Amino acid sequence: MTLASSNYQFTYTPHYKPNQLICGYGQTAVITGWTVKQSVAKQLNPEDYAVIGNLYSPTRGISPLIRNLLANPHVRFLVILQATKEDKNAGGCQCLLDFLANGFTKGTSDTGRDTWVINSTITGYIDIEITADALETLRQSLDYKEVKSISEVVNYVKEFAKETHKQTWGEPLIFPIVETTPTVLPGPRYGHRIEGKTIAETWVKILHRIKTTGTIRPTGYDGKWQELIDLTAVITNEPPEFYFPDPNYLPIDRSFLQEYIPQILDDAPYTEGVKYTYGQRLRSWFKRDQIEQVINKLIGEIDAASGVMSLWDVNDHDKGGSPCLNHIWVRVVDNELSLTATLRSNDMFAAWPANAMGLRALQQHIRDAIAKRSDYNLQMGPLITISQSAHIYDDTWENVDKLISNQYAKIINNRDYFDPSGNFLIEVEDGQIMVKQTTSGSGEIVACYSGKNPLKLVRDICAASPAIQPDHIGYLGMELQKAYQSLKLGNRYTQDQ
Ligand SMILES: O=c1ccn([C@H]2C[C@H](O)[C@@H](COP(=O)(O)O)O2)c(=O)[nH]1
Repeated sequence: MTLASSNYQFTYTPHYKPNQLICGYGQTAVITGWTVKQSVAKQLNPEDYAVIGNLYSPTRGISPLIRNLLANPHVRFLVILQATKEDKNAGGCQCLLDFLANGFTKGTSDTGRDTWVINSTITGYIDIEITADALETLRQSLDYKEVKSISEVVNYVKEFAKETHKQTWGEPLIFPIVETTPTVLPGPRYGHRIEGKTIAETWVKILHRIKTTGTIRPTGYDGKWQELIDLTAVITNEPPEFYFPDPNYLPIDRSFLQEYIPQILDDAPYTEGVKYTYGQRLRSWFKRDQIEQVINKLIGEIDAASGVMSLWDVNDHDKGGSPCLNHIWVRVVDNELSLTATLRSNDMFAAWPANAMGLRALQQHIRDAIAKRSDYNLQMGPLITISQSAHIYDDTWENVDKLISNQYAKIINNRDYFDPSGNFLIEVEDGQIMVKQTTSGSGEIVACYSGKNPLKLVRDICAASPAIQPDHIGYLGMELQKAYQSLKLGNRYTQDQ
């Protein structure tokens, strides 16, 4: 315990995520869940609370919170706020309440790591390096209240503050942290294209790409992330009912999705402490229903290149918590409706699958509305997301590694070898290697290359069609080398199909 001032108050010492916490001088920690912590802090007197902080995730957030509480034994009260839909979806605060009420058991995490598992229907972990005795002491030493609104927080914090100068429960306890460090392969930093049939398949490819070649750098949130800049994901065939793998390796399930889709499609009133909802930005923030605007725009001018919706308000620079999803474009080409979304910042492990599925639902909504109100019966085209900062936070690296080792090879082996850059027919003719490039559909010849030097041919082909898929070009190189050997030795060459 530290005495902060002549008023005999306490100083909270945040060991983990210090920049994410608002510290005061009292004995009550306020856990605001997904509610903006500043909107709670401004209603309280710093002398009455020890610390105010968010809790987003039951698997990632409870451990650092508990470590901080163990390091600050003067904290004797918790007020736990669950005010938003996100709290219900994520379950972090409920899981913390279950830890306090029901305790924990030794177990293994999804990734096979030894961990304390909270006795709850929601999966929640506490680092195994923290001793069971310390966790028990903490459980026995804290009084807590669950609340649903900011005004209830204020009442309980004031009530707890009346019981001033409760004894600390013991000496501060600090436990070691085990870090995992990834190895990074070289690769381009800006601009990446990843394609898959479904959101689930594309997600695994995205995580693999970031995990193998992303740059590791500090985040604004007291940790590190691995990041690629400008990552374009193209999802070609997500089915209307959405594809969830079995067993489901995605971080969301169908019931979560049902709760999430209205956050994109439906308007919502402004609520203190809730940052924004995408539906609110689209339907009413700019005093226009932008979803209706683009539906009407396209019905009037089906090939318009101005089907734009904006979620970014220039005033967003002035406050924190600005929307991650910024622009949405819808476009009709060849009777199919594609939707492209830009996200300034995207947590590709925890948030992208929900973002992508929500956007797909918006795409479907726009297609269906156009079909209902006009004669255009459009196909669903691809969904494209462009994530400026496509990142994975360090506290999920282990999960990502596990997922990649379980799923990536299967997905890659399952791919078809269709290359939109076409096919290549190789022959040896008149003392030359002859390569004909054909379209991948009807097989029409679109270009011819000839020569004796296989490396020069590969380079010419790549220069002309730089988007050829990497394994296709590898195959071409091997075939051209075989053709070259046949030419040199005077043997007959037949292309391996
Ligand atoms: O729909 C969303 C909302 C949030 N985030 C992630 C991106 C960042 O990791 C974090 C937001 O942090 P700031 O960029 O606002 O600091 O949440 C998403 O990926 N998608």
